[in-house]
This record gives sequence, structure tokens and C-alpha cells, in this order.
Amino acid sequence: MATRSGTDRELVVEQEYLTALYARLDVLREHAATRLAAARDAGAERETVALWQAESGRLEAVEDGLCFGRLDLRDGRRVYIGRLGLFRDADDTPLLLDWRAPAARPFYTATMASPHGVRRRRRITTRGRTVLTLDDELLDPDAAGSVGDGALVGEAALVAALTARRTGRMRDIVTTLQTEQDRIVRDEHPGVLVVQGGPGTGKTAVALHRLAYLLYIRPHLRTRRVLVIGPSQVFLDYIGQVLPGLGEHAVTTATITQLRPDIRVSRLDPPGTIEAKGRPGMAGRIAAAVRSRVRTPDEPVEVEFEQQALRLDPDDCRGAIEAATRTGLPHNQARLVFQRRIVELLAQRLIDRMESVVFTEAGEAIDGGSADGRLSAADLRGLAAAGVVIDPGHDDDGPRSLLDETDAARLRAALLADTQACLALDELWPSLTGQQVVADLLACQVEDWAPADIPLLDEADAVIGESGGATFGHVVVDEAQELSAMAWRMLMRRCPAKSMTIVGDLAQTGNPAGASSWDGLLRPLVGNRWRLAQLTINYRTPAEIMAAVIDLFTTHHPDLRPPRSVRAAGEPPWRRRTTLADLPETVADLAARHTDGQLAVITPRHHHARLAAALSLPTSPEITDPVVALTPDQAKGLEFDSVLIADPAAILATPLGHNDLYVAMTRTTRRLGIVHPGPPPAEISRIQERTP
Ligand SMILES: Nc1ncnc2c1ncn2[C@@H]1O[C@H](COP(=O)(O)OP(=O)(O)OP(=O)(O)O)[C@@H](O)[C@H]1O
Repeated sequence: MATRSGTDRELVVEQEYLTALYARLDVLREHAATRLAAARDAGAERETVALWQAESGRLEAVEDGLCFGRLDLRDGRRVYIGRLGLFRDADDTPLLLDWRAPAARPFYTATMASPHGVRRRRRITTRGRTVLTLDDELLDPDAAGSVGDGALVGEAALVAALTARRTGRMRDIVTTLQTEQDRIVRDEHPGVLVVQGGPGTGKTAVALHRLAYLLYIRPHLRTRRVLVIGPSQVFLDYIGQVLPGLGEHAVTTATITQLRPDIRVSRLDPPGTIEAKGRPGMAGRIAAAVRSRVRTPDEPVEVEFEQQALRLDPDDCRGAIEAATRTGLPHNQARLVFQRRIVELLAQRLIDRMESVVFTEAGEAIDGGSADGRLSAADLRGLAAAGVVIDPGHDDDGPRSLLDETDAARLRAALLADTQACLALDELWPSLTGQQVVADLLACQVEDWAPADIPLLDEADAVIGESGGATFGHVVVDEAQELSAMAWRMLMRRCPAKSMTIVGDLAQTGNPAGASSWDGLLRPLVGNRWRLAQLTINYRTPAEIMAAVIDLFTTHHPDLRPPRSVRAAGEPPWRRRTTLADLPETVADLAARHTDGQLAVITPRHHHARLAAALSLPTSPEITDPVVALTPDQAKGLEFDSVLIADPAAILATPLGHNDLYVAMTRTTRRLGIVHPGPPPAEISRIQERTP
């Protein structure tokens, strides 16, 4: 049990310490600002300016909650814990430990049974630069009022964080990270770490804190760059302040679609098409489609070059194709190998033809050449007379070849630059673009793309060798259950080290091409280089609401364990019957009466525009508005003080609708209401009908 240590003397002591920490921070800020200005004035390299800019940003970001904890150790030492490390200028004595430092770890993990050398854990709550409260936990088994195992670490602060009003922006949880979460944050697994956990278990928060931790312990990741993938821009806006608040600004965030800004997405596919496009077999089909564009002719091919017809036999083509294929290069690069082989053949044919032309003393060409196949002194004189001799340095009169290697190279270059010759070669091995390949495969228009096409286009680009794009040292994937097998292939190409943190919940999969098993998904991609970790406590959704969704959960996911709610909100969910015609008015009326915190109205896609209009809300939600209208898809990963679901039966009627309804019902931190046209679907019939 934590006790509030509010004696004036203690508060004064901590206030003095905090003031000294801020003074040190101010000195560092001034230093960084001076160095930044000097670098700019001196026209320093971009990297130097960026370095000081990043340092200034890091120091600015920690203003709120700079120091939030203190550990009194059994050996008499005392350490303060905060958002970054601070050291005394004179002798480098640590003044404040970065929460990520190993010595700070007991702040998150020490218990009565394993106190990790800690006698007292103190939580320091501040506003601005002022100490407000101190909460102490004594981890001394002999002390009265000490904390027991199984208790939440820092319960008062945790409950305060969980019950605070939502703002549409996620906050960091660095002051109240729980033990099972800390274990994942600091997990040293070098490969793919999958975090499976129910709604509200802190997967997003943990993934972001883990990224901050990895950047701290593996600084080389800053140069290799790190990426966070989320399901939508709304979600990325929602989490956008967490890492900067932890002093980490240099992180790329994107949706799968945003990884390819060069491709315009202008439409949505129906669920069946999304599912088909996401299957792993699409990779084989794309590779086969690209391969099928390489043609071995049945008949000899004539190549026109400077009014001469050069002949390529099918065997010539086959040999060049095999040589190019053997290189293992992507299609467009292998094409260059093929071209070079063919051009070598053609150039040799031209050379042979030239060499077989023999001139008379008078300079007239006689077909056939000399008996030994080489040129005589007379031939050379004839060539010189005709202005054809290219190598005047050799005036010995012995037999020799007409064209040397330089001439042959020039001839090959001329062939490669010749439009007619290239057209003939392109017939056999054309240069391709990913968009052509996929458009032909799907029999659709180039430039008329849907989100599910992005991984296919990316795959095609990889097969033909045109993609490139940035790669990253570590990738975090949030709402990872939503990604198709093809999207995973796309991400894996961007993370050569296969160092990833993947967080998701198989019970929340809404994408028909999404995951139903982590093993099934990852084994084909990374073998056994992946590990599963689980989160079990739901910090968001109150117990009353989890009790209302339990049937829905267990019916569809008997093999998964539901998360345990950390608290009850004292407000049971409610439902209200209406008619389809009255639905917009009923919802608008209920939303208008809502005044307490942020409200999300979650509707099936086909009602979305109509209900948003009835509520005078945009269909592209602004995530910080007091009321937002969302589809279940858009609500993924978000949370609100209150949620109102309109027409649950229509949500259930979509493929994987049971998961979508589960997502919708678990977005709330306090209140849940459901409006249903007609009788309630069985899944919610246990919820009491009443008006809020
Ligand atoms: N240790 C903690 N201290 C304070 N708040 C916490 C803690 N863990 C989680 N939370 C809060 O609980 C809420 C849910 O966290 P988060 O969104 O990370 O869960 P999630 O598992 O990703 O949920 P979902 O799967 O539903 O998207 C957030 O408001 C988060 O800040």
C-alpha cells in the first residue's frame, strides 16, 4: 500500500532537488541553443545542425514530468528517476537517471518478494516545475504498510492516469509502467517480438516505450532509422506525441499505404477481393507474371542494325536468358545481363562479317577473306585505302585481325544505343514497371489503385528491381493483426535485420486478409526467429463493460484468454431500441446530451456518412474533437471517455463483424451505450435496455 508522504519538510526537500534539476536542464538547453546557432552561422554540415537541433528538441520535450521518482536503496544510496539522464557539470555525478537505464529498472519491478535492493519507492507528482505530491511504498518486509506482491506498482498514480479525461492524444506511461509491461519494454530478443494482448492492455504504449528503450541501449539504431506502422493516419495522430514526449523525435511513422507515397490510392475493394489480394500465394503469381514476360522465340529473330539484318537463333536467345536468370538478379537488372549477352553475340557476328570482307589492291571488297581466315598485308593496304583501317599504329605486314577489343566495345555500345536493335531485344526481355505487371495480373487500370494493391505493387517492384525505398534498423507494427501476408512481405523487405516489435490482438482482426495465427503468419517469413509475449491486464475498459463483451469474445475466440480489467467504473453499459429511420435522429439526440468527456459514435461503414451528417461531423475524423464519428475500422487502437454504438447488427453482418463489434465495445474508458434498430442481436441482449 502506498502512503502519501506530504510532510512539509519532505516536500521542501524534493522541491529543492527538482529546482536544481531544472536549473541543470536550463544550462544544457542554453548550451544546445548556442551550439545550434553557431553551427547555423558557420554554415556547418547538415548533420551537425541536425544533431544540435535534435538535442534541443530532446531537452525541450522533457519539461513536463522531468523527474517522477526516487528510489531509496538498502545500501543507503538514493537515486532520482526521470525522462532523461542529468549529470553534475563539475564531476559527472548522476543527478537524474534516465528511466531506461538499468539502475532505474527496480522503479518498475521491485516488489516485496523481490525488492531488488530497494527500501522505498517514491512517486513524485509535479505540475510544471512544482512538486505537488509524494507517494511512498516501503518494500521493507518488516515495515508496516508495505506493498504486497501482486499489487499494482504505484496504484494511486496508475488509477489517476487511467481515470483522467481523454484528449484524443495518447500520453506516455513512463511514470506508471507496470511490471509485465516493463519486461516487454526491456526484452533483449534480437529478432521479432510479438506482443499479443487484449484491448487496453497497453500494447501500443509498450511498443512505443520499447522503441524508446531500444534507441537508448542501441544508439546505432538512430542512424539505421526506426519505423512505426499504424493502421490509419488518425491512429498515427493519436500516438504522435508519445515518442517526442520521451525525447525521441527521429522516428518515422506511416501506414502501409503511406510507405508508397508514389502510388495514388483512389478506391476501396470489397472484402472478398481484399482477402484474395492479401494471400501469400499472390507473391508466386506476381513472380510468375514477371517471368512470363521473358520470351524464348521458336523461330530465328532478325535484328536490324544500320541497314543490316543480324540473325539470332532460338538457341542464342535461350543461352542468354539462362545466363541472365542464373544471376538471380531482379527482372530489370537481369535484363541488362541478357542484353549484354545478346549484344556480344551480335557484335561478334558483325565483326566476323567485317573480317570476312577482303579487299583487292585497288580497294574493292571481295567477299570470302583469306585462306587462313585472317587479313593479309594486301588486305590491310586495301582497307587503309578505303579509310577502314582503325589501328594505324600496327604497320607490320603480318596477318592480323581487323578490329581490336576497343572497336568491339564501340560496336557493342552502338548496338545497345540503337533503337531498332533495342526494340527487338525488348520483345524478348522487356523492361517492366510494377504498376504494369499488377494491372495486367488483375486486369485493371494502371493508376486506379486500392489499399490492398499497395503490397502487390511493392512486391512486383521488388521482383523487377525497381523499388528500393528506405530500410530501417527496427520496425514497430501496431494493430499488427490487420496486416495481410502480402503486407508483411512488404514490411520484411524494409527491415533487413528482421528486428521488429509486433503488437496486436487476434481477437480484434477486422481485415479479411488479416492474421488468425501469429505462427502461421511469421514462420514462413522469419522461421523461428520470433517470440511471443503476452499482456493480460486491461487498463482501459472497465470491468462492467468487459463482462458485457465476454460472450462475444469466448464464442469466437475459445483459444484466447480475455484480459482482466484493472478497475470498475461503476457504470454498467446500456442499450436502447429505435427504428432504422429514426437511427440518425436518436444518435444525434443522445450525442447532443453528452457533455462529459470525449465521445465516439461508432457506426457500420454504410451508415457512416449519414450519421456523421446528422451529427454535423466530418467523415474524416479530427481526433481531438469532443465528438467524433468513426467506423469500427477507424476506431482501431483509439480510446474515448464514452462510446455510443449505432446499429450493432449491421456491424456483426460484415465479415469478421464479431471482432469489429468487440473493438467498438472496448474503446471506452468509462461509458458504453448501444442504439439498435429493431430487436437487439443476441451478442448484446444481456445488456440492460434503458435510457442513460
Ligand atoms: N502502465 C500504465 N500506466 C498508465 N496507463 C496505462 C498503462 N498501461 C496502459 N495504460 C493506458 O491504457 C490505455 C490502453 O493502452 P493501449 O492503447 O496501449 O492498449 P492496447 O493494448 O494497444 O489497446 P487496443 O488493443 O485496444 O488498441 C491507454 O490509455 C494507456 O495509456
